Amino acid sequence: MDVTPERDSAGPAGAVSAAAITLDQVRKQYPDGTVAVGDLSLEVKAGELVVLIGPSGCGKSTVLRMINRLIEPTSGRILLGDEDVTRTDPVQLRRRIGYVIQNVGLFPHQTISANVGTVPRLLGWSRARIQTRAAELLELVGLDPATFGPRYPHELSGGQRQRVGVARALAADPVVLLMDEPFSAVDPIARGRLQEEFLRLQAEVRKTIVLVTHDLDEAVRLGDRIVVLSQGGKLEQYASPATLLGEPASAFVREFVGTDRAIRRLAVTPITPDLLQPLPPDGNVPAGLPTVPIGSSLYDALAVLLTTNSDDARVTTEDGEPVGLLSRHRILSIDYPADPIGG
Ligand SMILES: Nc1ncnc2c1ncn2[C@@H]1O[C@H](COP(=O)(O)OP(=O)(O)OP(=O)(O)O)[C@@H](O)[C@H]1O
Repeated sequence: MDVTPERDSAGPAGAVSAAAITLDQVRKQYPDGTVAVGDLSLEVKAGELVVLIGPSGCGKSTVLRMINRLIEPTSGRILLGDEDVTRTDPVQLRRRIGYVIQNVGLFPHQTISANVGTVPRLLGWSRARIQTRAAELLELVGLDPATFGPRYPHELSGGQRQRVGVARALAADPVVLLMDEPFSAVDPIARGRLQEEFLRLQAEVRKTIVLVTHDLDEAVRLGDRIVVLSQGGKLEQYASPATLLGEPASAFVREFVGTDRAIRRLAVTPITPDLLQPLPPDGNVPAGLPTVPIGSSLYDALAVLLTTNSDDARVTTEDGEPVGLLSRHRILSIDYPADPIGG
């Protein structure tokens, strides 16, 4: 296999690899003339989590499904590392690309362990190796293998099934993970928890992930970078969450990210030392101030100030050493770079 592997021996499941994805002028046009994706070029780095977002019908799922060849592009090239996927056997390809969809699609008459072991079984792994791997993966997604392994899908909650879907997609150590609205079928509370766990999991396995969502909060929370598409799979912007919210590249993006983007922006801006006032020289910090660690977001700091009805918070290092004071006024008067679209 000719991909650019990135090894991370710290991964819990042994060798972990990830491959970069390159879309080069990729187009999908249907016989009726509909252009689902028009000449799209973008690169996803190995180990990066990129989120595709845009209005309904703009071609997000089509992009994802062209990467694993469930849909054939009309023209253009898609590379995995330096391997052209359009010249790779689709079945072989899909065994190396994990795919997670909204309702998971677990096999109802197979146990959870057997479901997780689907691809390893197709790859001809031994029974013992499959069992060990399934247990390891269930552990990784926060499900006790002894409890959940022998159960059937209908004996799990929606959120638990979703985790099994992720475990199954990771089972054969794929180089890429494609996720199409993976968390949208679960309720908002379970969803927040799944997103958090998913970030922790990604920090461990460092896969190259392309995730489709229609939820901007989810995109901002999960994405290293976000791709905004408009109708016809047109690339409107490809940027980090902070840049997308702070410097929308077009009127379309500006409208898409909405008027509450200042609040969203606080959520992706960390507290930095330049925002702090020094502590009183005698070290006497007024009693009763709320505390926030320096790595927190300004959104978290503002939330703490509002819930404790305080004007200032004590900012500390991760070890609890005070480093300065952050005022509510300072957070609300942050001077973001001029908005290029005006307003
Ligand atoms: N067989 C087909 N013939 C013509 N047009 C098609 C065909 N299949 C899909 N399309 C069109 O391709 C476009 C892209 O569809 P796609 O499913 O990728 O959108 P999406 O952004 O994932 O949408 P959603 O957010 O609603 O899931 C849509 O406008 C759809 O109507």
